[in-house]
Amino acid sequence: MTKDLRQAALDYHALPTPGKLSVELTTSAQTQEDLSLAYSPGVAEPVREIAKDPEAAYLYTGKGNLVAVISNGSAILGLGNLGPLASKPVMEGKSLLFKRFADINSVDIEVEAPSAERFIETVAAIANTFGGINLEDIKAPECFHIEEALIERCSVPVFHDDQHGTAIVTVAGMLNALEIQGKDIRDARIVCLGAGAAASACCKLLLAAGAKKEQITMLDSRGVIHSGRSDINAYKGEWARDTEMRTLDDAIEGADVFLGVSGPDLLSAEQLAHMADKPVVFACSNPNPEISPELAHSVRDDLIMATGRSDYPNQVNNVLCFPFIFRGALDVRATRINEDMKLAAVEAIRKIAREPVPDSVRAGYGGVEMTFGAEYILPKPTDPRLLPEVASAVARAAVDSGSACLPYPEHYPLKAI
Ligand SMILES: NC(=O)C1=CN([C@@H]2O[C@H](COP(=O)(O)OP(=O)(O)OC[C@H]3O[C@@H](n4cnc5c(N)ncnc54)[C@H](OP(=O)(O)O)[C@@H]3O)[C@@H](O)[C@H]2O)C=CC1
Ligand SMILES: CC(=O)C(=O)O
Ligand SMILES: [Mg+2]
Repeated sequence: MTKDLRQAALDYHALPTPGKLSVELTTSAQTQEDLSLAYSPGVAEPVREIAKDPEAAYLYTGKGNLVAVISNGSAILGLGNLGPLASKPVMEGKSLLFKRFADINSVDIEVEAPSAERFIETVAAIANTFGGINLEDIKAPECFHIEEALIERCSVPVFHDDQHGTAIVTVAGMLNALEIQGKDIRDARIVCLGAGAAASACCKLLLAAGAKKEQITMLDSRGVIHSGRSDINAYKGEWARDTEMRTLDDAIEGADVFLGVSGPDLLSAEQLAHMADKPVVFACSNPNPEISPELAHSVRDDLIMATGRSDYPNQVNNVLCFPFIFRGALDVRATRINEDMKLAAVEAIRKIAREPVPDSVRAGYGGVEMTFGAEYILPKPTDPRLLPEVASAVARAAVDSGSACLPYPEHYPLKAI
């Protein structure tokens, strides 16, 4: 990061007031009468209603439009396990994105928990305060057990964004990128560098989209995950291949796709040069990708290159998903975010990239031309169509798959914000 960008980022977070969020009132609190309704004695009435029927919380409190972003800080972006407090700027950032893109109120919660069980207990104990729980930046393998346990224990949707938000956007972008390159996902040889939260979910959803398991080679920090390894857990074991390949050098030879969800600068120019014709490179590690776009483009002129960052073309980042999938889920009061809802989000996001881009989006990105192609495989997060189209698709899938407690909303499609 340049010195200028570093200082600008620190100033952005410090000024005009520290942090990125504040709380606002939604009702009048000026007069004696207001106070007697907002607080004692009036507040007792909704209390009694909710005690009789917990569903009344959706009528008398902000629960239905409130999502908690919760982390233990164990895998903050690609920066590693820096602890809960250090994760706060990222979690505030996710809350900012919920509000900005989907008008969902959101608070960040950073949990000091000495074990996965303590983390689960803490989140389960507070979950009912919220309409949904977005788990963030929790490392593998604990993240899998934590999410599974919380989905079982909570009556509101629990979604580990680094798994499923990332997978949804990755698959949407991958289907578009492969199509532009004239390749079929069913034939694509895929190398996934990283074997954690994002990697596992991305590869599972790639399979659901048509990829072949025997064509996916996954690597962790010790190399290729193969059937001869005795040092891997059951989650990694799902991806073990019977193969002689051991290193990224071996795996990358002739590969059509490189998916990086690992760490910075792990794919070299030489390795990229050994990929198949017309490769697709998603170097998604944040803030620094597995290979920089500058280096990648200096080696190959036939590739589609994407990163997780906002400052290059083709941002593959879960911001394109989590605000909108939660909007749809909250509006039909889905109890879970299921596979149908995820696949509906993939299709909705993917489709928007093929349509003409509104001028308002181009204006926010320096007026550059954006047409479906190698430099534009996914919509920008500021695209006003994401909210109505993704939320509608997700809400419809929730209703049709039986995950919704409410019917498809009469006020849909939503207006862009
Ligand atoms: N663009 C986006 O939307 C998103 C990007 N990401 C990025 O993906 C990365 C991983 O995040 P997440 O899955 O949540 O984290 P996890 O901690 O769950 O997983 C990290 C994985 O990266 C592997 N890894 C680390 N160093 C290397 C290396 N030198 N070679 C190969 N593999 C390595 C680890 O290997 P081992 O198992 O051996 O420790 C582990 O499997 C981060 O950089 C993050 O920023 C994540 C979510 C969304
Ligand atoms: C984008 C994101 O969630 C991550 O890099 O962890
Ligand atoms: Mg994350």
